[in-house]
Parts: sequence; C-alpha cells; structure tokens
Amino acid sequence: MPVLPEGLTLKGGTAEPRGRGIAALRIFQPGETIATFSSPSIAIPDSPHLSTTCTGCLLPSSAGSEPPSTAQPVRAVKACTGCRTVAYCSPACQKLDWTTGGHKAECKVFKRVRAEGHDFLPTPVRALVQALLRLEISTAMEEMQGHVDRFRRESGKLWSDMELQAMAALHYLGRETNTKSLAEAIEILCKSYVNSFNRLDEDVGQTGLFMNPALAMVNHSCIPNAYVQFVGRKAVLHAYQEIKKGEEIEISYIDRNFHLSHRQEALKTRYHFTCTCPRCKDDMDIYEVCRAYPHLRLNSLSLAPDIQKPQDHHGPSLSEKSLLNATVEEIEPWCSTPLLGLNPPEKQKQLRWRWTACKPLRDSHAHALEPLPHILAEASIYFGEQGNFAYSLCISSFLATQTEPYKEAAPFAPQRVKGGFMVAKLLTNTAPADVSPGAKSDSLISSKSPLGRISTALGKMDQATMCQVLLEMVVYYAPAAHSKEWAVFHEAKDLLGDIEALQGRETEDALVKAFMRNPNGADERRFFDQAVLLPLRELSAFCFDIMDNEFSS
Ligand SMILES: C[S@@+](CC[C@H](N)C(=O)[O-])C[C@H]1O[C@@H](n2cnc3c(N)ncnc32)[C@H](O)[C@@H]1O
Repeated sequence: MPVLPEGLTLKGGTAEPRGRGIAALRIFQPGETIATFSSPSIAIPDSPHLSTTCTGCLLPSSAGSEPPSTAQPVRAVKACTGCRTVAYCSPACQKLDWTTGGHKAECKVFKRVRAEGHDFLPTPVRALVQALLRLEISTAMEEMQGHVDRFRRESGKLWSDMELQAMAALHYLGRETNTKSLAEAIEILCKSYVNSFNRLDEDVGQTGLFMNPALAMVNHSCIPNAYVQFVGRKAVLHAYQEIKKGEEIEISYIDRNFHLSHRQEALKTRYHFTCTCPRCKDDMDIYEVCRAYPHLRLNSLSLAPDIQKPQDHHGPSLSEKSLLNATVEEIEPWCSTPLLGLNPPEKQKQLRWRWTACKPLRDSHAHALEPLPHILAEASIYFGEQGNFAYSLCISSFLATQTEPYKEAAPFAPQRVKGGFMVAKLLTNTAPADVSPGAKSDSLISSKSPLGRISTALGKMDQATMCQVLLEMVVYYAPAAHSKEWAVFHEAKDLLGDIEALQGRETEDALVKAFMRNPNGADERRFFDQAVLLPLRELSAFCFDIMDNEFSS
C-alpha cells in the first residue's frame, strides 16, 4: 500500500468498481495545498524534449526551439557524454540522476539505441525500461490497477502498439523476449498508462510523464474538487473548493471542458471506466457546472465579480442545447487541434474555417463553450505573433472576462491567473501611439477601422493602473494556482515593481493598494469598476468585430 501524506487516507478497496480512492482527514480551504508528492517513481520529460530539458530537475532550458511564453530561469543544459541522449543543467542534477534516478543503467540502454541509429526511445518505452531496471518502481506498481484484459480486448491498435513497445524495451535491455517476459512488460505498460500523469509544464507547455504511487490513488470527476500542478520534480495537489473531512478528493484526468462524448471516450480509452459524476449524468454544460461550484463568492476579487448574477449568463436554453451539442460534438475535435507549427497563411485559413464553424455557439451567446474559447485563444496568439498586440489584447480581454471565469469557477485557477497575466503584458505592449505593428502610424489608421477605434479607446484609458491591478491579482493568486516557484509569479512581481516605481502615480498607487486590501468596500469597488472592469469590457467589445473582419469567409 502506498504511504499517503499527512491529512489523507485511503478509502475503498480494489474490489469496488471505482477501486480505492483518497479521502481528506481534515478540512481543506479553496486553493490550499493538500499535499506535495516529491518522490516520484518515474518523472521524465517527453522524449522529443530530452535535449532541451534537464532530466534531473525537469526545468526546460533556454536552448529550446519553442520560445517560452513567460520568462523562465535561463539554464543551459549539457548532454550526458555517455549516451548523448539526456541533458542536465548542473553537475548536481547529473549526479542525482546517475545515482538515485537510475541513469547509470539507463545510459547503457540509450547507447544501444544510438548504436542502432535512433535518437531516443519513445516516452512510454523509456518509462517501461526504467520500471524493468529498477526494482523499487516495479514493486511500487504491483498493487496498481492495470486493466490488462480490457486493454487486450478493447484497445485494438493501442494493444498492438503496447506489444511493440514491450518488445522494444526488452530488446534494448538485452533481455530475452518470451511469453512470460512479454506479459510482464505489457502489464507494466498498462499500469503506466492508467496510473501515470501527463506532466504538463504550465509555462512552456512541454509535457512529460510523472508517476507516484500515492498520487495514483486519486480518482476522477468531471467536477473535481482538486487539481494537480507540476513544479520541477514535484506534483502539488491543490484544493479547488472547500473539501470537508471525510470527503473523497477527486481530480480531472482529462480536459474537462470538452463535450460529454469526447470526455467519455478519453476516459474509456485510457482508464477503462464510464464516468458517472453529476456532470456526466445530467450532461451539464459549462455554465451549469460553474453555478454548481460553491465558492463563486471568491470571485469578488477577480475579473468576473458579478459571476453569480444568473440572469447574465444562463447559457443556452434547453432547445438550443441539443442543437449546440450536435454542433460541438462535430466540430470540437478538429477545432481544438493546436495551430502551433503552421505558417501564418495556414493559420489564417484554419482560423477562418473554425470561426465559421462555431457560428451556432456565437449566435446562442454560448461563448464559454469549447471550442469557441480555444479558437479565440489561437487567434490571440496569431495576432501577437504578427505584432498586432492591440487585437491580441482585445481578444485576451474577452477571454479573461467572458469565457475563462465560466470554464473555471475559481479565481485562482491557473488558466485564469495566466489569462490575467497575458492581458497585463499586452497592456504594456499597447501604448496608444503604437497599437499596430510598425506598419501604420496613428495618423494613417482610419478612426473607423477596428484598429483606429481601439487606438482611440486605449488613448482614454489609464493602462498603467489597469496593468497594476491585474498584476496584483496575479501575484495574490499565483501561489494557490501553482506555487511561489512559478515563473508567472516572479515575472508579475518584477513588472509590478516597475509600475510602482513610476513617478507621479501616487494617487493611483494608493487606490490600487486600497482595493487589494478591501475589494468589497464601496469606494474600492467603484474604483475597480471604473479603472479596470469597464475599460476591459470596452476592449472585449472589439473581439467579435476583429474576428469577423479578419476571419469571416
Ligand atoms: C489512477 S487509478 C485511481 C486509483 C484506483 N481507483 C485504484 O484503486 O487503484 C485510475 C483507475 O481508477 C478507477 N477510477 C478512477 N476514477 C473513477 C471514477 N470516477 N469512476 C469509476 N472508476 C474510476 C478506474 O478504474 C481507473 O482506471
């Protein structure tokens, strides 16, 4: 049995349909750290990122081809001179991985892989190699659920892939492939699929694999009360809402904003169960899920302080809902694929198709329903890449005020904190005289074009104060969202310092600080509405004009 951190206990048994789960032994407050899991059995970057991530501390290096979205500590990594496959940012990381991380044995395997002309092993094969090399990993996996028979019966192509992966691991380990060794290897692979996490780095979007026997006991819900963040080699479990003593702790294994059928398919394929959470049972949409969370009041310090007003966002009506369901089910898979790697004309073409495809969602004002927010986020990135920060700002403001708060009810949700940070950074890039990419000076921009109107609107706003409030909120929520080690937290603090150092803003600075101290005070609220919310809404109002102008077929 895995040893659980203090404050948690194991419930249920393997015989029950849900199997075991983790329950709270005390109350946890929204955003509180429930537990930190710092001794992973396996923690590896995805293989394509091996040369740009430190295999010891798992922090990405500056040498990566993908530019980090936020400032990361700049670390150069050096490849292991033995296998030239894994890389480290320091001798300390290398030493640790050699001794406790098992690279001493793995290095020989990687040399064989290179000798046969390959750069690296695929991530699941590497995890399997580690489990076969290190007794403590296979022992920790003994009691994990593997659903081997279900994988064999139901998984078709995935099962054939697993057989090949098992054979590859045995081959590179120099071990004999027979019925017994193959069955053992496949069982480990199945357990690894079911119990490991896709380790997502919030800042650079790189993924990896993380497995810890205690964390693997947490069950799933599409309305979770907890979530996991990865910080270096640690996984931190946070409470998403208040968790009572005795209550089961549940996280979401998948992107829970997806449509019911896509969530069910993802859970069936990898975890072999049908989710019966209230959201799946009643096919609740994102607005209904938002209203079901008990902590909406926390949003008084957020960009959606009126989130509780049901009349504003009732979401689609029942008759609209079935039509929307059909649309979403059809368009979500292809509208949600990332545009990363496409050139600008290809991105533009994709965005045009996607914007047209999601018209029924726009017509029903179901703005928070995926894939609409995803398309807008891609459009914001697209304009940012073109240097058109004004368009990017308007779309990001729309996302931060109209969609993200409904997708994520907690104001400290990482996506919301990152969204606020993005708006703050774009505000620093859109000084009124320079809202467009060098191409047009103010006098050449027609005052009737969206860019002209945005320029006029920005000219009347106090961007420094808007930015300051947004950054204060980022700094306030970042530890609950992620950790004090989060790059977003540090960058926001630095930017905040720059704004606070500006001369002649003493009054504004005092008003911002008063609001942060007492966000529900009448004067403080008035200040926040006038100085931040109304201007952001004004910018958001340009979002659909921009999208129609640029992407209407
Ligand atoms: C990572 S393990 C969680 C721990 C597991 N319950 C155990 O006893 O080992 C994932 C497996 O737990 C079960 N499970 C998790 N959440 C579930 C849920 N909401 N409903 C039914 N089964 C669930 C499924 O069998 C799934 O493959």
